[in-house]
Amino acid sequence: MAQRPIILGIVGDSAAGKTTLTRGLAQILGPDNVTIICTDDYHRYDRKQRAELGITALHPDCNYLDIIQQHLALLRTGQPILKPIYNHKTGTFDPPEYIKPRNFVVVEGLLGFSTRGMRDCYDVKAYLAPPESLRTRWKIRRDTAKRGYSEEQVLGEMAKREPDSEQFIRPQRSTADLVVSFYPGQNGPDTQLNVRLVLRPTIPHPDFVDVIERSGAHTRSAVRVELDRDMGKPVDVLEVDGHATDEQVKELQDVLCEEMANGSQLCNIPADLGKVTGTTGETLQSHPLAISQLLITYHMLKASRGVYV
Ligand SMILES: Nc1ncnc2c1ncn2[C@@H]1O[C@H](COP(=O)(O)OP(=O)(O)OP(=O)(O)O)[C@@H](O)[C@H]1O
Ligand SMILES: O=C(CO)[C@H](O)[C@H](O)COP(=O)(O)O
Repeated sequence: MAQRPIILGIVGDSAAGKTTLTRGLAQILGPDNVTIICTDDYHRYDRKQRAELGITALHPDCNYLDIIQQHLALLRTGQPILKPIYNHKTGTFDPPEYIKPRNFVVVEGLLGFSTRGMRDCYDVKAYLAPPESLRTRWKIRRDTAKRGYSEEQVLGEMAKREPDSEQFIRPQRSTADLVVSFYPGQNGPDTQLNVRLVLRPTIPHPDFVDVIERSGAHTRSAVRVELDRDMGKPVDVLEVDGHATDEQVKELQDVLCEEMANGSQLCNIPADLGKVTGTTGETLQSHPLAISQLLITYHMLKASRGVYV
């Protein structure tokens, strides 16, 4: 195990799926080994003040980015922080909390990759990029169920935020090691999403040669590795369709398990990994989500073995 905490950054727009992804990582690594920090806690203004000032939560001026950067640097060296708390139920701030980092720290939020100083603190950087239509459905569902908004309010707020999303959130995609995009298949339901995982050469990815060989015979295999371009740069892409079989998922898991020389958390994954809540509150199992969680955990474990330092 590394001498300092391993830090994963997960960035993406509101309701892009950061918390959902993080939940599974903690399941694999063991909740007692993981500290989760959401950078919404570093908003400079509460909900009422933002409305009065006409500023959105996505604007850098609406967040203490300098304090996030300071805290990241402290966490990276294993030191504690006194973290503010933004309460999404009330739209105001609660008293701060004392946090001592565990072996793995996940920092998720809107603007986590926006300065060089912040980016330098992460061992692994993931960006979540679902299509906007899907993110809108997710945001409406989540914000009406949990944050006290009506559907009209959510749509109005998203329209107001669009210029800031374009200017401040989406450009961060270019700095991520992995870009994770869940998307519905053609006419497919939201309950069976596919995932497209862009693997940038900024960190060493697992060797998917077996997967490539298998998918070579069937161009529409439910699990595929392809060469493509992202933001103009060449990348590898791992695609996992929502209808991938248990066996195909197991083959991918075996690749990750073997690369970690067995005996790792990746060889004994929790049976209910990849859990999501469906439209009517039912629990669904998503293979594409489980694979994304396994792959990101693989990178955290690799980093903890000092492979990248
Ligand atoms: N991979 C997924 N598959 C199915 N549904 C998902 C997935 N990821 C997210 N969702 C849905 O989208 C909603 C919002 O996701 P989540 O809370 O994870 O987003 P977030 O990026 O953490 O949001 P915020 O930054 O606004 O707190 C969830 O409540 C869930 O219903
Ligand atoms: O973009 C968001 C990330 O979660 C939130 O909308 C932002 O944090 C403000 O929260 P709220 O809408 O609960 O006041």
